[in-house]
Amino acid sequence: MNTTQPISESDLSLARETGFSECAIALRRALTTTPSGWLLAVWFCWDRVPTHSIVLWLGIAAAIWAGSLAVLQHMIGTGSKLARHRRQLRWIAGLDGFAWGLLTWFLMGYDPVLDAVLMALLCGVASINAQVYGTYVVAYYGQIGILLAVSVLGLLQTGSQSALDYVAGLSVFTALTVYYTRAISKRLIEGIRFQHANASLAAQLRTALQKVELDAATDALTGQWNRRALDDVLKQQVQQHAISGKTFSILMLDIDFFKSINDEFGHLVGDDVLRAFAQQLRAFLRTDDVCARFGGEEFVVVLPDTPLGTAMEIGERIRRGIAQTPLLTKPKVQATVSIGVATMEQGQSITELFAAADAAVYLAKNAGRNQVRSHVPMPVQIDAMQS
Ligand SMILES: Nc1nc2c(ncn2[C@@H]2O[C@H](COP(=O)(O)OP(=O)(O)OP(=O)(O)O)[C@@H](O)[C@H]2O)c(=O)[nH]1
Repeated sequence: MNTTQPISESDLSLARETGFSECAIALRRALTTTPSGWLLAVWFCWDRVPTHSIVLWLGIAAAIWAGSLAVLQHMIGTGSKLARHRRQLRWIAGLDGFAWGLLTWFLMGYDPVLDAVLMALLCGVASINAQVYGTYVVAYYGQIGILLAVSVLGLLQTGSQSALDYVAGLSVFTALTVYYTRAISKRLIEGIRFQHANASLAAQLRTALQKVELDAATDALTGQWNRRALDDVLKQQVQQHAISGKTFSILMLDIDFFKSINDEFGHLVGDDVLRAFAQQLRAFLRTDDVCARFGGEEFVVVLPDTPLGTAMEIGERIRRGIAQTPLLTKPKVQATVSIGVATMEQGQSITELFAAADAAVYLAKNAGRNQVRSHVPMPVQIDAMQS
């Protein structure tokens, strides 16, 4: 891991927040195993320490434990506010350290062997908690400080010969655990920070990839799908047609006399006309219909689940709408469109479908333009529908 890279303040605070949440969850897990530590202490002390001392210590420890667990449960339950709960967590850590520190007051000074065993138990608690508080080390410093202070006072009040040795041993041990926990915690926070940085980088890459994919499928001038996207849509439609038997139709639309628009108003206005045409066209379509610029002043519309008759009606609606509304008002540009309609037949290829639509456009142009024609003769002539 490259530790020379500077950690930005926002990344660092996000990592610390995550570290705090992880610590709260680890602490809850640790607290649920705490009673097994008490059992160990009670087992060692039984018959060696007066019962009332054991009961008193257990009572204090259990009360602190139950309160801590309840507060922690509440904190984790309201997870989104975890960052606001730092002070509570420090209190829990401190009180836990206090309860374990009290062990020296109530259970030590009765038997040298027992004292050594209990001392080892306290060192065990300090080292287990070094892991629990790894991602929120400030609370650990507080806990160890209180545990040490209470234990030292407890040991001194026992008046036992070995008390000073125990004080020295516990002090050295807790100082070492604090020292190493600090370094480990720094690494853990750094690791979390890298996780966040990687996740945000991955999200940025996903967004960039989606944009590239969209750009690759979109016609830059009109914002409609381009020919490549159209090919994909048609392949899907052909697959669905083969599976479900549902037919689909395409409209091929060719703006009439577009060259003269370019000649009269210039290419830039010609571009505006293409954009306006695409917009008007989209307004006639359903959300499932796919509109693509086929090239130049030609567009293709894919009408899923649409038989020829319905496709002819939709084509006619578009033709009439375009003829009635100017595409541009300044300068005023009015245009018409010739539309060829083709429907997917069983066993037909996409190339054959396009050829049929193209042939239908040719028929419409030959019939004087501003017409809708199909690749097969319709039982009801579309001319009769035209107003
Ligand atoms: N402004 C502009 N013009 C384009 C674009 N793509 C193609 N054209 C022009 O569209 C015109 C198409 O002309 P033609 O194929 O002769 O067809 P038309 O004038 O529409 O005549 P008919 O289709 O027979 O009614 C050409 O002048 C092309 O230069 C474009 O992206 N922008």
